Amino acid sequence: MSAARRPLIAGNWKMHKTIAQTQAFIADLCARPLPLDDVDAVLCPPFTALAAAGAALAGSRVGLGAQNVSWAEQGALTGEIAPAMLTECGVRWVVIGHSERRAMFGELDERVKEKARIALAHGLTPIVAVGETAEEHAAGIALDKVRRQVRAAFDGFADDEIARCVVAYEPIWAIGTGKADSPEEANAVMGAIRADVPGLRDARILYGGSVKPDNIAAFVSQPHIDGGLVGGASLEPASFAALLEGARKGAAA
Ligand SMILES: O=C(CO)COP(=O)(O)O
Repeated sequence: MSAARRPLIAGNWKMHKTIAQTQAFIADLCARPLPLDDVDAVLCPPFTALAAAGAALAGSRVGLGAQNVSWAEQGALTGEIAPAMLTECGVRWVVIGHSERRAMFGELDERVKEKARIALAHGLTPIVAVGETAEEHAAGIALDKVRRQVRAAFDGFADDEIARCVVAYEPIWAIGTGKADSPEEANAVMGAIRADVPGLRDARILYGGSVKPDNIAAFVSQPHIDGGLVGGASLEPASFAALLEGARKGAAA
């Protein structure tokens, strides 16, 4: 595995935690021994907590991510957040195209692509989320769906731009259900995506969907799984620290 594919654990907090709760989490987490020589860690709090999180994480090796970004630099876009507003808070990563945004906020492939493009232009690392529904999974078309989403997200990108991105494969039926995909099946989909898009050869591909401290090592020990995009299990410092340790062990296995 290349150095570019160091294991990465990104905690997607979704609509959880106030500023005070975010500060308490970071103080607790950063007081723990963390395997940050071997694993990259990123926290993605809600927008309202990003500035405080950026201040609390200054000088730490734990990275800061956002859960969304606008496709535009600025303008009459009520409720949106521009990339420069994120970088000003110390944000270096951004989740783009999460299935919750696609399903509940009408986010289309074309927008996902525009967001990835503007994120890169601002030095943000896009974490582009893709994944199939339960129906698509049952119909045996998971790979078709995910391949289409990945191709659309990076349409027109040069290979070296794609290489600066992260893909998160999150089967929708596994999100928040406690029913994770099997590491072998997830690895097969992720390996197929990697083979399909040359720019992803040395990029990180994460698995997401009911990742927990007790299953992360099994995922990361697979050849095409470079870490996890984690919701529920990223919300407690002890659990997040255990995810990092599990990822370290899985990569070493
Ligand atoms: O959607 C997810 C991360 O983006 C996964 O959520 P859970 O880890 O809670 O299943």
